[in-house]
Amino acid sequence: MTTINGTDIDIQGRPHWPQIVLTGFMGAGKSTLGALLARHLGVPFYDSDSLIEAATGRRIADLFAHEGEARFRDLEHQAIASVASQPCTVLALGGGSLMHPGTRLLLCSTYMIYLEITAETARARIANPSDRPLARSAQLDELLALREPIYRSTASLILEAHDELPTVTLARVLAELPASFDQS
Ligand SMILES: Nc1ncnc2c1ncn2[C@@H]1O[C@H](COP(=O)(O)OP(=O)(O)O)[C@@H](O)[C@H]1O
Ligand SMILES: O=C(O)C1=C[C@@H](OP(=O)(O)O)[C@@H](O)[C@H](O)C1
Ligand SMILES: [Mg+2]
Repeated sequence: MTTINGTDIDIQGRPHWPQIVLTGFMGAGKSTLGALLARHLGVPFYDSDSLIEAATGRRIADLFAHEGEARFRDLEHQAIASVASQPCTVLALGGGSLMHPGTRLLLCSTYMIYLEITAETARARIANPSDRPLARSAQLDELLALREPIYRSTASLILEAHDELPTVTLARVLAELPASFDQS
């Protein structure tokens, strides 16, 4: 038995799964689904925003406001580097993480799931943008258009994630996971 990030996992008793990484735009459900998926699979869960907040002791909005986006991206890269490619774990990225070429490189051997939503769904889900400084921008459509090719080209699996309930999306993710993730 091995303990990773507070979760006991029997690595010897199961296949050597690659890290599962959730990508996509703000509001796609990466953090919500990542936690549900990790719990379902019985493996540790990491969220890049939570890792940054734990490492700095500061909120994401505060870092954007006082340090700027470039510094935030450096911290994000470091946070992801600290857990990148750990087998038998689930990692939810921030919506802008993959715009950093070094971060893309760190994650190139993972199983990456792109949760695809429209800017309209993002707007509807981000009712309170105070925690997401970039969601305040009127240019959400342009930002999504800029990032979409990166999400698409790095993905191992692309799933539309417009369901009303995260549990419905979870069931669809589980149905699409390759047989190599089978726990039996
Ligand atoms: N089908 C769904 N899947 C995931 N999250 C959903 C879904 N429907 C609504 N949500 C909600 O959308 C919001 C954003 O989810 P979150 O997991 O924080 O997204 P992300 O981490 O991709 O920005 C949350 O309030 C979540 O409860
Ligand atoms: O898209 C982005 O650039 C960001 C997405 C956020 O994470 P979520 O995608 O989990 O909302 C968070 O990292 C930060 O506000 C910046
Ligand atoms: Mg998130």
